[in-house]
Order: sequence, then C-alpha cells, then structure tokens
Amino acid sequence: MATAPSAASPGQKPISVVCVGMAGSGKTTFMQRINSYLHQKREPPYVLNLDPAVRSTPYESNIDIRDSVNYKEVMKQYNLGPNGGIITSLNLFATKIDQVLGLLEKRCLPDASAATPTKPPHKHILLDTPGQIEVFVWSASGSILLSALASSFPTVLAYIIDTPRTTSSTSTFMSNMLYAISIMYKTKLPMILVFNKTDVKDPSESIEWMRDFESFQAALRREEETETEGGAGGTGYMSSLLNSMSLVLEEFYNNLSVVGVSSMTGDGVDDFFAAVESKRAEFDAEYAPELQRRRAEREAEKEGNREKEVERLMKDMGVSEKKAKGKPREEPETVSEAEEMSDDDDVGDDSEDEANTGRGGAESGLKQRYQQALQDSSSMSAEDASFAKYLAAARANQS
Ligand SMILES: Nc1nc2c(ncn2[C@@H]2O[C@H](COP(=O)(O)OP(=O)(O)OP(=O)(O)O)[C@@H](O)[C@H]2O)c(=O)[nH]1
Repeated sequence: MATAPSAASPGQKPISVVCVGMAGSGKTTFMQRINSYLHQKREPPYVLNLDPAVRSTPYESNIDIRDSVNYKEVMKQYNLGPNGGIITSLNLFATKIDQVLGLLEKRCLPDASAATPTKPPHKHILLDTPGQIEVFVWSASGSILLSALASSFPTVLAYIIDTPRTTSSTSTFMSNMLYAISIMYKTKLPMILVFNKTDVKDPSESIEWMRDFESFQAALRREEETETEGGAGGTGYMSSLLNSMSLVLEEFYNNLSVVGVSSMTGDGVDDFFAAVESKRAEFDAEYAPELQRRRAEREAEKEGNREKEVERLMKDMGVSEKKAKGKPREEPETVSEAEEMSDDDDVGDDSEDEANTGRGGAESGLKQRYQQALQDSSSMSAEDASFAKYLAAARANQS
C-alpha cells in the first residue's frame, strides 16, 4: 500500500515534477488534481505553467509563462503558426531562465542563512507543459529549461497517458511507449508513467503488457486473428516489429515507475507521490552524479580553453618581440631616418633594462604589469578576476 507524501526533512530540496504527455491526455486536469491534493495535505506546491497557448488553467500558478510572453502577439509579430508561436514563446521565456531559477531558489530552497537547517517552504514544484509535446521536449528552449531546473532541483518527468486510448490496441500502446522512451533518453531524467483516466478504463492490461511480454504477444496474436476476420489488428511486418519491440523494451520498462490515476476522482494519487519519492532517490543516486560529471567536464574544458588562449597570447607577444629583434638592420638612407633609428635604439635599451632582459624576463614583467593593473582597478569584472587568478596560478607554478 502506497503512503502519502512524508514531511520534508530539514535541508532537503523540493522535488520538481514536470508533467508531459500528448494533447488531451489530461495533463492540466492531472496538475489540478495533484495541486489540490498537496494543498489538502498542507504542503502547497510551487506551480509553474509553461504552456503559453492555454486559455485558462484550473489551478493558480506562481510563475506563468503567459505573464511574460503574449503568445498571440508573438504569432502576429513574427508571422508564425500555432507551433512556431509556442516555440518562439518558449525561446523568449528561456532567455529569462536565470531570473526564473533565481526566483525558484529564493522561494523554494531552505533558508541557507539560518543557524539550524530549516524545512524548505515547498516540498514540490509542479510544471505544466504545452500539449504539443514535441515542441517542448525537442526544442532547444525546452532542453534549456529542463536542464537548468534539474541542475538546481531533483527533477522527475510524469508522462501522462490517456489510458482509454492507449489500451485499445497493441500498436497504439507501443507507439506511446516509444514516445515515452524517446523523451526519457532525450531528457535523461527519471520518469513515471501515469496511466490517467482509470475511472474510464482499467490500466491493468497495459501494465501487464509491460510486466510480461508474453501477455503482449498473446494480445498481438488475438489482434491478428480479428484482423483476418475483418478486425483492425496488425499483420505482417508490423506484427513482427511489435513482437520484437516487446522483447527489446523489457529493459526500458524495468526502469520505469508505473501508476494508474484518475484525475477526475483522485484515485491513485497516493501511489503517484510514493513513486515521486522513489524517483527522488533514483535522481540523487544516478542522475545527480551524472549531471555533476558533465558539469565538471564542461568546466575543465572551459578552463583548458582559457589556459590555451592565454598561452597563445603570451606566445604571440613573445614571437612579435623576437621578430622585431631578429629583423636585419637596415641602413639609413637619410639623416632624419638615422636620427629616428638611433632614438628607437635608446628606447629599446631602456625598456630592456626595465624588463630585466631576456624573453622570460619580459614575460614575467608583462604578467606583473597585468597583475598590477588588475589590482589597481577598483571595479574588476568577472573576466578580469579569472585572468588575475590565472596569473596568480601561473606565478605559483613558476616558483
Ligand atoms: N474521465 C476522465 N476524464 C479526464 C481525466 N483527466 C482528464 N480528463 C478529460 O480529458 C480531457 C483533456 O484533459 P486536459 O487536462 O485538458 O488534457 P491536456 O493534456 O492538458 O490537454 P492539452 O492542454 O490539449 O494538451 C478533458 O475533457 C478532461 O476532462 C480523468 O482522469 N478521467
């Protein structure tokens, strides 16, 4: 028997639940149900609506994409159709991701300045997404929003399935599973399959198809028989493809949590939150270290590039200096040229004395001057600061 969401432990981050699913699967109704469920438990969630095209939502959002982007105006201004309008609205919203994350962290994370660890003000962050699932999942802005969210909070996907439509045939069931698999591998986030509308159709047959491929193959055979009798089942290559897929997908099914829910009656919502908690543990154990590894890799790459750039800069300076020194001395043709050349020689000698002669000396002198200039500058930018850090590290390595 599943348990209701437990009280948040001090210092624990809230978990974000992103609802995705095909148009009409019941995402918005599901959002409304889980939102009111959490309110009843006195654990009000922080709610975000990322669907710019929705007319009205049956729940109140803390952050709503429609407050910052006018979907209709975007369509008109850029001469776009409905999907282009949604993508562009998401792109515009993604440009504000820093502010959104800042707000989320401020509102949802435990108070870091408190002497003793405090409970987070919200235990859940709920996100509703556009019905055009591909627009959200396969767009650059969708990826930016999801990965930014997952870098700050444990994040799980709730893939909402329209049970009455999915369980009617093996091919519809399989295409829905393939959709779910592609989203899971694209986002690399833990996923819960939510068989919605259980008040209309019991999902146990579909769940059985996932747990036992033989029952799926038996259903396939039954469909083949009805096809030969004039039914709508699959035959030929389609049938053998579905057969093979059921074997291949076993591994994928094993990684999923599956729950049946009725957003209308509220049945199964307890099970859903129990699954969310188990996915939180999975996120912490598997996804968070992977994210950390990817972030460290990116940082190391950036650091490598920065060092290479500075090295190149130093080399260029050294080379140009060498070139200038190695240039064959030309004979003056006029008196004024001779005067100029002797002046140049004087300057060169002075600067060489100053820099303590030799290429290494010139380089360290240059670094010292950079450093001095950076120290003198009262308003040092982040880039300056990182260059100063580089110089300090370079000096430490030299000594
Ligand atoms: N019987 C029943 N109907 C449901 C349930 N959940 C949603 N519906 C109905 O399914 C239809 C679609 O629900 P929505 O919540 O608008 O679906 P959506 O996925 O948000 O739709 P888009 O915004 O178009 O993507 C509505 O008529 C809902 O009343 C459920 O659990 N049981």
